[in-house]
Amino acid sequence: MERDVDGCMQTEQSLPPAQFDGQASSLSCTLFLDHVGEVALTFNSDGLSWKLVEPLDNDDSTCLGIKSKVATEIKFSDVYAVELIDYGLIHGSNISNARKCLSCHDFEIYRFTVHGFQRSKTLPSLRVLVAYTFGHKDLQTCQMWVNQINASLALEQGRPKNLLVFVHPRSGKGNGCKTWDSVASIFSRAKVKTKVIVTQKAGQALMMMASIGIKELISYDGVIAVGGDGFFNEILNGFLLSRHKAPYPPTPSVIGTSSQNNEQQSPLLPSTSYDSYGVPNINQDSEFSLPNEHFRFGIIPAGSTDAIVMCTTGTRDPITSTFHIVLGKRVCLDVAQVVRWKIKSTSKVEPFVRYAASFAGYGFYGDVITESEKYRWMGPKRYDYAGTRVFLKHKSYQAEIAYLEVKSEEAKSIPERGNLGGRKRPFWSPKKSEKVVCRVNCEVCNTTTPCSHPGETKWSRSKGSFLSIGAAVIACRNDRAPDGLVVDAHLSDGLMHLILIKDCSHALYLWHLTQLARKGGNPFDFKFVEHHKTTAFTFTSSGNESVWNLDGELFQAHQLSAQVFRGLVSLFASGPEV
Ligand SMILES: Nc1ncnc2c1ncn2[C@@H]1O[C@H](COP(=O)(O)OP(=O)(O)OP(=O)(O)O)[C@@H](O)[C@H]1O
Repeated sequence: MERDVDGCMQTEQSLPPAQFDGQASSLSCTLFLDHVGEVALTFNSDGLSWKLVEPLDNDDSTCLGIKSKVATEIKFSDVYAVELIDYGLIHGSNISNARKCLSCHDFEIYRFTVHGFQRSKTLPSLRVLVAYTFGHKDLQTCQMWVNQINASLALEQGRPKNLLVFVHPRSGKGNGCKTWDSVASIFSRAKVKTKVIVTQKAGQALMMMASIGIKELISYDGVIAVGGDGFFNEILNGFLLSRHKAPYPPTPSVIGTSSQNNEQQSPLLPSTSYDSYGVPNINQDSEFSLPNEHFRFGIIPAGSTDAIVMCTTGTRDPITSTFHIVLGKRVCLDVAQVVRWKIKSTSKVEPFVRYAASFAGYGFYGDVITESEKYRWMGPKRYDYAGTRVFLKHKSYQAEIAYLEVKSEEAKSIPERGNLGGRKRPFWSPKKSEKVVCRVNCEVCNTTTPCSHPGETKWSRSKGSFLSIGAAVIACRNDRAPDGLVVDAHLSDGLMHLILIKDCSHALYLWHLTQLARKGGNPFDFKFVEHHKTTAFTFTSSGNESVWNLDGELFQAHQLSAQVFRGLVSLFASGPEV
């Protein structure tokens, strides 16, 4: 190793960029780091590291009397761009306890900036932007660093190069375009091409996704929704409706009538075949295979609820979502296929398919969404207003549900909330069962089978008067329910959580809702609440008209069936760091 005239220590410098990756290869050079001072910058196989040429008295810097660690490295996996910038100012050190103040003054020099993300100090899932500007008197040296860093970034796997972006301008508080503008420069700096479509009306993104040709579709690495859950649902449906070829779930009439046994063995299902784990078999479209590892969906949150973003990135932040997209993260997501058989009791049977990525709800949930649509002008507050109005009405609905019961190892060892295996339960119990929450590298999602007892599936039934019926595909965390509707629901375990709220007093229902709204609450520990893990269910209303809520969108259905497809789509995300 020898020092060259410009202060660079080089080894194997003659290696071309692509080979500049071995443990033996390293490049070290003295540069000026903006606002820090003179540093020895080292190029390592996995990133850059630097240390002050004149070390500090201790590892901390002090700014306005507040101590903070001085950054000393960035991994290539967190870098999204490097840019050579013009000859210009490098600011002197603002580290107050630097031993000497050789580099305390501003001066002009050639510069390059390394752009990346770092974990926020306050929230583990949150990412913030960082930019390190280094300076050197020699332009060639700066250019060499830029080339080497670019060569390493090119080796990073799975990063998108071309994306289709849909922006909903009126989403949430009407900030869809502003939200996109706040992150668009990150995409261009990262050299990710984007085709941006700002929607003009509801349904436009669905139509465009449904009609896009295979050639154009495969030219994209994914599609991004800048909006809320409803907007993402629209894009997802446009994508799946024409490409996902799977038999329908069984109709309520196939499962049988209420006069049959309450717990019967699974009948022969003419429409869907299920494997021995209770998972529906998929008949794939040969043009675009599903699940597709490469093609991913991204959501940049701008909606009123943003539950899908909360559950997949752990926060509700456009920069964090952009981090997951430009760095090419990937997580699988279960999707529920909902087939409506009849709109009203008097309608003829006409199957109509919709997909839901987070939640399908009836009764209270359907009424809240119907009511809230009247107050869309209120923005996100409409849900609180509509929720209060619907709660005060305290309506219940006669309906019949049949569900495919799935027993899992976990379900056997841990009593379910609302399902204590025949044991007598107080009407409310403060004890909370241990639950496995879905997080980054989730073991439950990464296991190959959704349940441990193949063949142990049976159809069970529940008939009566319900305040609400909910099927959660994921935890559905949101501002109103910080733990989600189901704290231990997973992104891709192949299961839905069916939550049946039987008719009860107004006070008890309020108690249940209060538990949902509380972090660490026990919303299922009530006699009137049933919680079942399932892969498929059917529903028939006893009334004439009934409204469901699919991912926050209205869906009128008198009779429907639903089944979940494990990991049907991939998302630019890695799961919450909770
Ligand atoms: N340009 C548009 N004008 C009106 N509605 C639109 C437009 N583009 C899309 N939509 C529809 O608006 C509905 C709501 O959108 P979105 O989900 O983004 O907002 P939100 O309801 O405020 O948020 P959330 O679903 O998170 O509660 C979706 O069904 C979407 O299809």
